[in-house]
Amino acid sequence: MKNEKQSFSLRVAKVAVRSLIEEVELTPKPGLVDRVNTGAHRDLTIQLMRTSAESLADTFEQIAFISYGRTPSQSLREEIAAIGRNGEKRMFEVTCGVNTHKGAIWAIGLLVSAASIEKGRCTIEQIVTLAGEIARFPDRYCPSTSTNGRNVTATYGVVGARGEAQQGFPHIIQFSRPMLNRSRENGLIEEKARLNALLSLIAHLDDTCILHRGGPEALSFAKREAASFLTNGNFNWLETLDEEFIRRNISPGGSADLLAATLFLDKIQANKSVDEVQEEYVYSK
Ligand SMILES: CC(C)(COP(=O)(O)OP(=O)(O)OC[C@H]1O[C@@H](n2cnc3c(N)ncnc32)[C@H](O[C@H]2O[C@H](COP(=O)(O)OP(=O)(O)OP(=O)(O)O)[C@@H](O)[C@H]2O)[C@@H]1O)[C@@H](O)C(=O)NCCC(=O)NCCS
Ligand SMILES: Nc1ncnc2[nH]cnc12
Repeated sequence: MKNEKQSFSLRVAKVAVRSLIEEVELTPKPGLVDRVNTGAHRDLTIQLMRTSAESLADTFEQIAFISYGRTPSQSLREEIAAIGRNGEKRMFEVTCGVNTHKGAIWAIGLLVSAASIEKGRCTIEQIVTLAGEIARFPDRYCPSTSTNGRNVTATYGVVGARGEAQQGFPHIIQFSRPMLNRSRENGLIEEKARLNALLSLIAHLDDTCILHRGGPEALSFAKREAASFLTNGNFNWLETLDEEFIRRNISPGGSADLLAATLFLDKIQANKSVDEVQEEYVYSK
């Protein structure tokens, strides 16, 4: 018989993995891997993304378990960083070295920890605030190797994945979550509500994945096109946008991660059981 802490950790980890899988299944996403194509990626497939997501269940479960009922502290930060880095290692093993979910392990890992600190009895606002608090403790064991994100944040002065978390996920609170809720209230089907949420992120986020591939010009183009989609609301146009992003080698990977994080928070807030989460939404084939 599992105790409350074990059951909660298992449930949260399943919700996290489910959110990653629902993000990749969402179609059509400009420049990203989805059910129709691999976007602006030559080394990714949808199957690889699913396998990567499933390989992270243990990582999220361990983060939830170790965080349960604790308070944010330097030692908690370091414990979950060690688990997160092992998760990254596992991800690179199952993907043979391809970066599928590094940004998502970071963002959702912190949100899992925050939700577990509160034993799931809290609002989304409390979760992102706590996650920001954890992320602001210095990561003393972080290797100083160069990363695409580090190079880009140094070159262009953007805050990247680290800053987004440390500030308490402002793009989720200001854009994707309100857009998801508003779209649902306006009667859009779930798939379209999620596409709107994704495009609201692309329209505003300084995505280091886009910047490192195409610089500020690519980032401005992506933001402008996403904003115009949100104004015209023509979902058929997303396929054209996908072709254009692929042609320009634009991949909004950071926005994809934050969409998965938005879906995670949405499910946690609704306090769904694992079975409900698994059955609630199946994408149309
Ligand atoms: C803090 C870390 C995330 C490390 O950050 P850093 O910036 O140093 O590292 P990156 O390796 O660049 O990874 C950051 C990834 O975050 C996503 N992202 C980008 N912009 C934002 C943003 N503004 N807000 C939120 N998230 C953002 C993005 O992930 C997606 O893109 C990935 C593909 O990226 P890349 O490898 O660059 O892809 P390609 O262009 O295809 O590469 P090339 O082949 O051309 O080289 C994909 O994975 C998406 O997920 C960024 O990539 C964090 O990792 C860290 O410090 N972890 C330590 C452990 C820890 O403390 N954990 C605690 C909680 S578990
Ligand atoms: N669907 C997706 N396609 C490409 N990169 C991603 N990173 C996270 N989700 C992604």
